[in-house]
This record gives sequence, structure tokens and C-alpha cells, in this order.
Amino acid sequence: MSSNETPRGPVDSSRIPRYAGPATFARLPRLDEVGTADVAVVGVPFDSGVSYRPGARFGGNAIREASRLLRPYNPAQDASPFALAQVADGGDIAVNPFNINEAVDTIEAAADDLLGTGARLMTLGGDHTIALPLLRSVAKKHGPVALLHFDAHLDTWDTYFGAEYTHGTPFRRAVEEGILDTEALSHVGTRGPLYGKQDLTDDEKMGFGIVTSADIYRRGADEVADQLRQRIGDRPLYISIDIDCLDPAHAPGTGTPEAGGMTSRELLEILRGLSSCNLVSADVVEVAPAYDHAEITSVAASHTAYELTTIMSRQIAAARNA
Ligand SMILES: N=C(N)NCCCC(=O)O
Ligand SMILES: [Zn+2]
Ligand SMILES: [Zn+2]
Repeated sequence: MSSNETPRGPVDSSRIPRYAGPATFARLPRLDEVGTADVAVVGVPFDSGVSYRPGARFGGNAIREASRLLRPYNPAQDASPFALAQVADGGDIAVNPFNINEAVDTIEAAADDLLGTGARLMTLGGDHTIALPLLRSVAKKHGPVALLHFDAHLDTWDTYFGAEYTHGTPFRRAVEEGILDTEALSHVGTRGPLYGKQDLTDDEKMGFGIVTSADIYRRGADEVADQLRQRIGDRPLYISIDIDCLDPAHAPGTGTPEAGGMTSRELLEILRGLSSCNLVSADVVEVAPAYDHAEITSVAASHTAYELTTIMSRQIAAARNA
């Protein structure tokens, strides 16, 4: 979008019922309707990398359906994200469910194309495997990026059944490939049983800091966000949000649930506390609607993507006006 064009916003839900018509994220226009976008919301319906319950291939569309209720003004960040920048729904990246290596390459190539247009990516998964090709693509553009990884799990394990590309291994691969800025890597919301203490030792050696879900409970969202912001500084930042960072009470619809997680309120508040960070792209993954109830998980995921989109839109507008 050039500076003198007005972004095309969502369908007006006070005129056309919000439950009518096909779902795009937040009822935004499709990317092919606007040509190019500042923020492209894209689905990646891929879940061949999961170690337990499948179904995250349906996550993106469940998030789109749940996002019909989002409204255009975000009071928590005092911003109208879809007026500040052109946000559009880029549809789904069609990937091979039977060949993980090919799928990973397809995701990277599609992300290259979208980032090449100047858009930032707000990706809706899919399982966590997809973070690796997305990070590869982002790093081609920005160099090694800071990473905030919200998840119950470390996802820095080595292999499963000898497979390198799985939803439990993307961030180890990313560190090995040198595409992350190892001065600014954090897991947030970590909890639950591990394979052994070595998991933590290995993870620390890769450069990750850990904010556990218990830390968030004890210290509060504001203090945690302050600490994360200081660590990130003005580095280009990628945020990857595995919806299982939330307690199963707040996100039952996911493949590898762990008790004792943060609330959706805590997650949203931490994100709002990061609004000044240079967020270059983000993903929300691991929504598996078959295990969901009353859209609890997909509603939480839609609001999560909305906060992330708001952060990006505010920065795009600020840069444009600078
Ligand atoms: N990325 C997610 N959601 N889970 C990873 C769990 C890996 C395991 O089964 O040990
Ligand atoms: Zn997880
Ligand atoms: Zn994960």
C-alpha cells in the first residue's frame, strides 16, 4: 500500500451479519482483492509433523471462523490495525501432506514470495514444524532474528523416529542453521515433563532463556514482558505461538496438551507489553479443532493473531509517518 491509499478494511458486521459469507481472517479482504498487503495472514494446513494427536491442519480455517467476531478497534493497543496498514488474507499455502521435506520447502518458497512483496507474515498453522521454513525465509530477509517462542514445550529436541523435521524439533534446526540471533532467544510458558534433564542443558547451550508458566503466575505478565523487551531490544523479532502455551482449560483443542499453563489473558497481556518491539513476522500454530469445545481454542488463537497483527500494523504506520 502506498502512503496515499486507504487500506481496505473488514466487512462491516453492522451491515452484513458476521456469520454470513466465507471466512477470511477478521473478515478482511483476500490478498488477491487488494493486490499487495503490508501484513499477509496466511494459513498453512499441515500437520504431518505431530508426535501425538493430529488435526492442526484444520487450525487455520478454525481460527478464521472464530475471528468473525473480532472488531476493527483494539482498545488495549489504542489502534485500528486494519486502518493503519493493509492487512489481507492470503489464503492457504498448499503443501504435500505425504512428504515432510517437500512441504517444508514449499512453505519456505511461499514465504519468500510473500515477504518479497514487502509484506510481513501472520501465519496460521498447522503444526509447529512450519516455524522452521518460515524462520528460514524471514532470516533471508532480515538476517538472524530474535525469537520469542510461546509454548508448553521446548521444541528443541533433536529427532523423532530419526526424523529431523517434526513439530518437536524446529528450533534446534533453526539454531543449527544459524538463522536465529542467539543473544535473544526465549521460550515462554514452558512446563511439563521432559525426557531428561539433558533437554534443559542442551536448550540452554543453544542460547535459550526460559520463562516458565509458573514464572508468569508468580511475577505477572507486565514484569515478564518488561524483561523480554529488554532482552530483545530493537532486533528484528519473530514471535512463534504454540497455542498449547495456554492451559488446556484455555486451549483444549491442541495436540499435545500440558496441565498448568498460562491463561489467555496473560498471553494477550504479555503480547501487548511487546508492542514496541520490531515484530517482522509471527505464527500461531497447533490449533486442532477436533479436540476443541465451543471454539475456546480458536477464539483464543484469533485474539492472539489480532494482537500480533496490531503490533505489526502500528509499526508499519509509524515507519510510514516517520
Ligand atoms: N510442538 C508441540 N506442540 N509439541 C511437541 C511435543 C513433542 C513430544 O511429543 O515430545
Ligand atoms: Zn507445544
Ligand atoms: Zn510447539
